[in-house]
Amino acid sequence: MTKQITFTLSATDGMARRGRIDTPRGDIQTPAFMPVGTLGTVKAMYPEEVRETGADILLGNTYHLMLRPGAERVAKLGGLHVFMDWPRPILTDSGGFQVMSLSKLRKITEKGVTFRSHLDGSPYELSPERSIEIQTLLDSDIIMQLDECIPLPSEQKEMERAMELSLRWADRSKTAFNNQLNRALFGIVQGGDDAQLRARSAAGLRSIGFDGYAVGGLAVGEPQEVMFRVLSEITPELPTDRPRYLMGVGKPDDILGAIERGIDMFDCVHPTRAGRHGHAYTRFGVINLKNARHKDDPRPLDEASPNPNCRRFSRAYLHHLVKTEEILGAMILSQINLSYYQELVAGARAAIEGARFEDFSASTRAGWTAGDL
Ligand SMILES: CO[C@@H]1O[C@H](CNc2nc3cc4c(=O)[nH]c(N)nc4cc3[nH]2)[C@H]2OC(C)(C)O[C@@H]12
Repeated sequence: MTKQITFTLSATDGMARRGRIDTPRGDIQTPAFMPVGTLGTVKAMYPEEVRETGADILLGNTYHLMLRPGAERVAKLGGLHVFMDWPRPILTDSGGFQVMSLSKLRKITEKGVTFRSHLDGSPYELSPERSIEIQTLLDSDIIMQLDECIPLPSEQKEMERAMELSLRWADRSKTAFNNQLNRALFGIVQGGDDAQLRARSAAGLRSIGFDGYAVGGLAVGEPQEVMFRVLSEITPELPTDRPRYLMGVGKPDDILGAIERGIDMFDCVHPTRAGRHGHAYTRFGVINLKNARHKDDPRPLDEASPNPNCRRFSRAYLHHLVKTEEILGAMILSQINLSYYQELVAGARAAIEGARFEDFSASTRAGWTAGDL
């Protein structure tokens, strides 16, 4: 019996990679950006609109979905794809990161993590085995091991402890996963900002063997140069024939720098969250539509954009929607920002194929003028 989820690397340009992940629910072109659909929805967008922005896959969250509506309930209703009417691939995070960033009274033991819901304080337990069970109940296509993500900077001893615990949990996750052929299981590299710890984590994960390798423990507030240094050190330690996923990243500049350093997959709440806060991503950079200087500006955001929403609405109208907190403002700007992110990674894919990624990066960055526009 062969694995139904496979990765094919089709071109490289320096460390940058162009590839494709084939899954039973559809192909994922890489480098890929995955919109975040935490509670079974990419906020303020219909699933078909998310697809139209160019997304091949979206992200769900074990922590949030186990609290509401509950994994067993989603399974009874046919799984997450049926529940949210998104027929394409879904990747789910394992819950560890969200427990640490959102829940209350959490306690980490060898067995797993116990915590109280941030919603009503009810008690929960998440172990490597239960996380795999929940992600399988959700019928997710790419599932993540349970791990412990610690803040940066942290003491060396603390980074080592969390990395070693995450490796033991990786082994238990792999056992609980039981080699399901129609689903992929990714390991998560930890180790803080220490090259040796990161290398030990990567080596440990490779000896267990995973369908893909995520770089965790980043995008936790560290400076960009720290993230880039860790990436430059760790991607050479990862298998070339498996996808690499940088969790929680990021802004366009972060994504270009991470692709340059060998990363294939990204997810971030930023484009949708920024959209709900009135910020529009364009090829000129970020436009803060809350700013009063837009109130009489009849120009569209970008009349040369391939996205009709960047051509049909004036800046004055978008400013009005944002100031009045009209729902349509969040809808339009979420769609505009996700479309920009997909244009960015589609451009990167074409540039890598044409061995011109460095020029693509430089010209993309040159288009972003500093500060508000
Ligand atoms: C920049 O956006 C804020 O920062 C978070 C994204 N940064 C991030 N780094 C991550 C690391 C890990 C990890 O090590 N392991 C597992 N399993 N999952 C992870 C998920 C992660 N996401 C967003 O998450 C919130 C919503 C808290 O704020 C956003």
